[in-house]
Amino acid sequence: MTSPRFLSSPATKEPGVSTDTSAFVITGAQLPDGTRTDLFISDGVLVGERPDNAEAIDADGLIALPGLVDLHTHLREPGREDAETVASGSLAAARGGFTCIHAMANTTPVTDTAENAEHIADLGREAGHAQVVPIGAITKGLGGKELAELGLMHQSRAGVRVFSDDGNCVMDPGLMRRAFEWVRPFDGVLAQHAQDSGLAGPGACCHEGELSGRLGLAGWPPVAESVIIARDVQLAEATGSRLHVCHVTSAEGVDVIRWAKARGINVTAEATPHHLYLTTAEVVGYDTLYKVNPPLRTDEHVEAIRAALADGTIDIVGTDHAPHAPQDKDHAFADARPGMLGLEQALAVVMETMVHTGRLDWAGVVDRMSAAPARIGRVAEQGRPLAVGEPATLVLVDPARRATVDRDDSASLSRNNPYHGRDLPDPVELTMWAGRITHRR
Ligand SMILES: NC(=O)N[C@@H](CC(=O)O)C(=O)O
Ligand SMILES: [Zn+2]
Ligand SMILES: [Zn+2]
Repeated sequence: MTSPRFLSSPATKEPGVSTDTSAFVITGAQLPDGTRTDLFISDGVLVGERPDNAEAIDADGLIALPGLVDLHTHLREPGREDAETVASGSLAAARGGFTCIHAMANTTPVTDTAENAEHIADLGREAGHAQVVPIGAITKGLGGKELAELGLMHQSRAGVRVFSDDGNCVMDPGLMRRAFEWVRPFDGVLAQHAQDSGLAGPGACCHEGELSGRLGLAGWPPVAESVIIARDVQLAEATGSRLHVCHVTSAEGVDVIRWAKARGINVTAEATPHHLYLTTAEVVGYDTLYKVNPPLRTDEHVEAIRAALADGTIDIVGTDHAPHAPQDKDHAFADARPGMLGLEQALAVVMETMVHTGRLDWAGVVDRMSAAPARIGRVAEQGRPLAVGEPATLVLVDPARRATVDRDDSASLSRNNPYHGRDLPDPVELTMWAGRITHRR
């Protein structure tokens, strides 16, 4: 299957001829439930009848999914625009099939005020590649000492609902409890980076186990993750508030979440593409590309994460797209910045690890990568089914195409792509956000 064929593209029309680029007919697309259909689009919405002057898009052999939604993206603007800007990161998102990303708060300055949150949202709107939803910090400056302006960020034009100190774990349980109480009235959610630094030695930078001993690196034990999850689900229960657990990596963490859900606690959880696909085996060469927080784990943990994503204990895939400039990665393993790119290969990795292994069908992919993340972030116009009256926010996917990943074939300003040189699916043909094409191959 090659790229979709554009039977009449506005760019090829004669100058002066007015073209209605807000109307499209996507023919022969397969929906997530396996049925084949034509999709009619007019003024940003899926409509029931073929619109006039429509651009035709041949989707024979392609699958149409609702636009993907990422609840966990690091853009580096403001502060480190050399590594990523709102525009470059949101274009990388569109190339990955995403129509909405949530921008983490660990920028410089931190997104801990209404003004800063509005600024991120405005930059996203100006760039126009995807909906950029700012995440607000839980504590001022991510300092872990004093609550940020949670209510004001929510009341701002940015309408912040997701709060996170990601990069840092909120260690103070009293502060976490008060944050839960603050966000409950407006249905906010706290997204925790669950990693108890008290359980890791200084400079911890990989999985604690046989490997950390052999490499002479300080490690993070899985229990550093699960104790924070256990604490936070109980705080969520006690306050009647909502918890989201970022980047779960351990079988122990999954067990606690399973227990909490069985008890009816309002908790959701996330797995990253890299924790579904990569293991500690990558770390043996001390390549800092594979340094990430929380660390890559062993096969047994990877299996537990895949199983939990399949059975719904883990609700969503969040990319944790973490761009870094070379000068922040070119160090000894212990000193390099943690984090790796994720937006452009997220769907490919989920296909490889979850679809091709028979663990998720396409409806499952839609749930984990679109519907559920939109629901957790309460983003009303995203994650919607492809039905008449719904927004024309979608991605056309070629399920068969594969390619060798090239880190230079990217919209990101950073090159810390852990999939570089690997053979993976190459699915994204076209991304459309509210009736506008934001990416086409
Ligand atoms: N994942 C990472 O290793 N790094 C993230 C922070 C984070 O997600 O904890 C970053 O901002 O670079
Ligand atoms: Zn984190
Ligand atoms: Zn992160």
